Amino acid sequence: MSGLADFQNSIYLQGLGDVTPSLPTDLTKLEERAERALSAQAFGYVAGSAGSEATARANRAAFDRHRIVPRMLRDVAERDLSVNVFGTAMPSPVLLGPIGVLSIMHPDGELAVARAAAAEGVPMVLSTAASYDMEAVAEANGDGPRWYQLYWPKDRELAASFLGRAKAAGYTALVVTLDTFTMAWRPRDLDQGYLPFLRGIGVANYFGDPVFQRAVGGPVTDANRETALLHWIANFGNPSLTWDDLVFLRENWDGPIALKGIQHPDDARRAVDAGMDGVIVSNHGGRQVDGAIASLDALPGVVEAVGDRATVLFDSGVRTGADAVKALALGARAVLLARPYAYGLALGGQAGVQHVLRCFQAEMELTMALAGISRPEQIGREILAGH
Ligand SMILES: Cc1cc2nc3c(=O)[nH]c(=O)nc-3n(C[C@H](O)[C@H](O)[C@H](O)COP(=O)(O)O)c2cc1C
Ligand SMILES: O=C(O)C(=O)c1ccccc1
Repeated sequence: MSGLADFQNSIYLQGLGDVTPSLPTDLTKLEERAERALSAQAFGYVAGSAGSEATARANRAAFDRHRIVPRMLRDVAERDLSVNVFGTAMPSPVLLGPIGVLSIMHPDGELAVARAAAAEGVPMVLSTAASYDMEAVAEANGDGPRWYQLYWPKDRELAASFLGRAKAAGYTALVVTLDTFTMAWRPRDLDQGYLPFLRGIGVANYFGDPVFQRAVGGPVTDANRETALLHWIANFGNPSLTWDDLVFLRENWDGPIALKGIQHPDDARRAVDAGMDGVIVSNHGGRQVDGAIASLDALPGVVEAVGDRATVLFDSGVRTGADAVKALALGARAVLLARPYAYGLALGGQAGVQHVLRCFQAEMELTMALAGISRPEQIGREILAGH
């Protein structure tokens, strides 16, 4: 046994002493709990998606359409969910996806997430838009595995500075998010007039950067705060990037690189042709293009286009261990868990994130075992009904 499912036994044993989990073990229930605990603005920012939120709903509906077929008598006594992606060993095919501005969920924000991830041995992908800078998060993460997510700023020198800092702080793989060079139309935030960055949240990596500081006339103080925010807005994303620009990434990062936000098989092919090590099939949790294809529905086409030339990871709509099994069945190598751990953070800080990781991985292991699978490599489309 891998031990991931031991969490299940520990919950029942605690129950003998009338102790029950303080957070729901059905991770789909976390959102409504978080809504009660958070301000309307913070909750709206995290739970909200683009437009009418049709894509966010489609992400979930796609998981519901796929069904796992249980299998019997397959000796699944010895289970091992561990995988290695980009040289990073992980206890199961799950990573904590990049989420910016986590201090709106909990004062310790990404620091608490980094501690939880390290305690569970699960890799975290740190956002450029984090509320704490990447050096502080690396320190909180200690020996834990960590990757860095780049929001590719217009200023090349700033981009290079971010990559150099990330490398120096021990982030081993690079995730470059392409789908959010500009914020989409997000009615929940518009209706509340709420954008965390304009309130100085999620800009730590920028304001602390030497290249950024040079551009705004020195360290950010009350005197140049407005200049700094305007510079942030002007530099956050670059809508004029093209495939030719990927050369820059290779020149400035000598580790593995995955492009996040890929939905079209042709884009996946171009990523591989450009020498990228992987793609992350993601529609940003429905936060960017309302009316877009469900990310899970985009997955098989990308997997087919990429073949064994690169690694395909997946996110958008993953809520339970069973969801992870479905994404793996459709060809993902691992999944990125996102909103559920943000809600765990809001509800319980570091312990809340660990609760989410333990529930998620235990459920993944039990679901796999009951479907006759003892290792992630054995999962294929055939475990799904009507494959
Ligand atoms: C509040 C919030 C902030 C996010 N910030 C980032 C970010 O900084 N960088 C990034 O690549 N993706 C970011 N994402 C997208 C997630 O990495 C992921 O793609 C998405 O949340 C998946 O959808 P799901 O959480 O509904 O499963 C963010 C998502 C949320 C909800
Ligand atoms: O909110 C988001 O979805 C997000 O990824 C983001 C983070 C920082 C700046 C802009 C968008």
